[in-house]
Amino acid sequence: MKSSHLKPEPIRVVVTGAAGQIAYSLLYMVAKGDVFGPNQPVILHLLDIPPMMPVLEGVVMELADCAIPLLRGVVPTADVAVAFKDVSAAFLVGAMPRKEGMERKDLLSANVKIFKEQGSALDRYAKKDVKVLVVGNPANTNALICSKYAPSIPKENFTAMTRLDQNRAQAQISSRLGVPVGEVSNVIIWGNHSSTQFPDASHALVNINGKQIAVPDAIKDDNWLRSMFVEIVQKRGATVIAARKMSSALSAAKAATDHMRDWFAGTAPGAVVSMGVISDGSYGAPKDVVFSFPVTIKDGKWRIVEGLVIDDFAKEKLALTGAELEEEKREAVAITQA
Ligand SMILES: NC(=O)c1ccc[n+]([C@@H]2O[C@H](COP(=O)([O-])OP(=O)(O)OC[C@H]3O[C@@H](n4cnc5c(N)ncnc54)[C@H](O)[C@@H]3O)[C@@H](O)[C@H]2O)c1
Ligand SMILES: O=C(O)C[C@H](O)C(=O)O
Repeated sequence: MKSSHLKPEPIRVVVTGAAGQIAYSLLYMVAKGDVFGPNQPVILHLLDIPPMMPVLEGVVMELADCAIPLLRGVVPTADVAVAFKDVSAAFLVGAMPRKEGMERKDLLSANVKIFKEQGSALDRYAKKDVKVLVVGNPANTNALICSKYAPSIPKENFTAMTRLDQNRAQAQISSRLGVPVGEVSNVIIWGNHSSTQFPDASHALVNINGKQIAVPDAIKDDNWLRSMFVEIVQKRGATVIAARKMSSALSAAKAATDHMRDWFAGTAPGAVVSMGVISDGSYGAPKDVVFSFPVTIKDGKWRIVEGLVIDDFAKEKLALTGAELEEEKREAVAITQA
């Protein structure tokens, strides 16, 4: 018997902005099993806007030419009713990227309406347990708006991507310590995927010669951890744009697969990852904004890690990024109600 006969039924996964840059890497990663595992076949729903349909056709051709056994179907479309029909996972990537000199929140007026429309479409057409990852910027506030327009889907199912920031932070620490990046874990990203985010290494761990050590003890330079490190991660997106003249795409796609894989498969014992999730006010964050917290995941459900000690420096940073999210929320609500 062929092994494909033993595999479960395919699940439907939508990627929006499917003719764009991030999707160009992401689609391959999802199709070959990086997210749902080597035994889970997928049917990819590809949503983009009508003028991009000829480009999308080219992407469909290339996916076919990859000859990926797990990929059981591709549905290219400009119709949200088709795109969101019966999907179990949604990567909401489609949105305008920022250009040099812009902040991500400058994209609110252009992008938030997309997430209002797609929230309503998810509400009507997706599975009620669909897991939604918003990548399009400003990701946290777009995720909040998307969830507000999908009242029949639990708000815990709407998340925003700060995994790229987490991966960037881990890469910086690995390079500073001269250890492989896989040895660094549990760096936390607090707050907004913006230049007010707080990358926090105070609870992070590094494996050196078989021993788990607290990152601050290994780095032995709190000043670097509180200044340069924070700034490098906060500004990394802008630094990539300045170099590439386009925003990060390969690393964004990789982070999106990390986020969704952990959400479906769970985190390993002791491992903590960061996700933008609906805030319950933990750690003094404002409630009812999508705020990045440290979480653990089991059985498809995330839980905010409780009881971490937050010093005055961190409290100040959390307050700043929380205030920005409240301001973005006010602006987004005004735009969607206009
Ligand atoms: N959260 C993160 O860490 C992170 C990282 C990188 C990029 N981003 C953001 O992701 C978004 C996409 O980036 P990109 O580089 O792929 O951009 P891109 O311009 O290459 O692609 C975006 C695609 O979205 C499509 N699109 C626009 N409106 C749409 C709609 N209503 N429905 C479906 N598709 C639509 C466009 O036609 C285009 O094909 C940007 O907002 C960018 O800022 C977020
Ligand atoms: O910085 C950007 O605008 C793109 C993305 O959000 C990133 O962090 O690279």
